[in-house]
Amino acid sequence: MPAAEPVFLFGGIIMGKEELQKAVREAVQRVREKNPMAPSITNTVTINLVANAQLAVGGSAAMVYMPDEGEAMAQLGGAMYINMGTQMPIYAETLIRTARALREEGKTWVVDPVGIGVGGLRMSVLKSFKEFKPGVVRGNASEIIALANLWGLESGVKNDGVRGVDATDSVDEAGAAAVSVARFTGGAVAVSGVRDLVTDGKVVVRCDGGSKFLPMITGAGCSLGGVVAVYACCASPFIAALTGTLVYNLAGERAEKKSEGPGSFQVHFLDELYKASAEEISVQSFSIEEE
Ligand SMILES: Nc1ncnc2c1ncn2[C@@H]1O[C@H](COP(=O)(O)OP(=O)(O)OP(=O)(O)O)[C@@H](O)[C@H]1O
Ligand SMILES: Cc1ncsc1CCO
Ligand SMILES: [Mg+2]
Repeated sequence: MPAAEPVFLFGGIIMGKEELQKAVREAVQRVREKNPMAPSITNTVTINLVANAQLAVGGSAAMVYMPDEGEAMAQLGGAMYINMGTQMPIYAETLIRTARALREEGKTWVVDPVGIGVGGLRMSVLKSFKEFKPGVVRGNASEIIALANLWGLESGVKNDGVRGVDATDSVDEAGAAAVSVARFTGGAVAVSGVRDLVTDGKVVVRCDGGSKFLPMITGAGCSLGGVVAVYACCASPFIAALTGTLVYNLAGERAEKKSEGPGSFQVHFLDELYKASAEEISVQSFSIEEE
């Protein structure tokens, strides 16, 4: 007998894989219909790829740096993206004021805690984000573990030392941290790697695909965060995190087949983000595990 399809409670409704796929299709379609704006405060290394990926999936981008502009965008945008990659003195004010405004507006926001562990400003800002509860935390395994540790949540791993921007832990090692962060925020966590993990703290979804070239272009993870923010304009944090992860895995697989290396891959990858249909994204490989 085939194993029964896992079902779980999502927002009070019992959902199985087919319902999740339907929600993913709707998120993709709504974004392409509405062209929602997901503003960003993001790092200076990968800002262009973030904006281009947001546009490729059907969203609209606006990048700001100043405190009053962050607050204005918190009001104007559907959902917002904060990426911690390159810190500057003004961010001490911009990031906190923006996160507070997002919380007050009841807007979903996505944070990528890039480079957690490096520097006093980054650490103090990330620590205060605990109060403002981001709807989605997106990062690589090491960043998710370090954030859970910084916020004093159960992670099962001690890794609060200084690290760079690349992961040194596996996605599996970050599973407990991801679940405890999602339970704390009441939102979702997406951990990227060879096999991605997306959780709302109740269920864990594992997503396959992608490309060996994705970790060879800087900003694959950063731009995924921006794309998740675009979907969060039209879907719940969990569906947005899942939809972004699925489209990245699909576009990565397809782009690799046409590429000779990371340079041509990046060009094909943006094309494949643009070309992927709602149906194709929803049937990209994923499996559901109950927590
Ligand atoms: N070895 C791999 N094989 C297939 N896909 C991968 C691999 N590593 C990462 N990915 C995919 O690449 C994307 C970005 O994940 P990654 O873990 O590289 O982010 P990151 O380290 O935060 O990147 P960056 O900080 O450079 O933006 C995700 O969609 C993930 O699924
Ligand atoms: C390389 C790098 N340094 C700071 S942010 C960033 C982009 C990848 O996270
Ligand atoms: Mg990253």
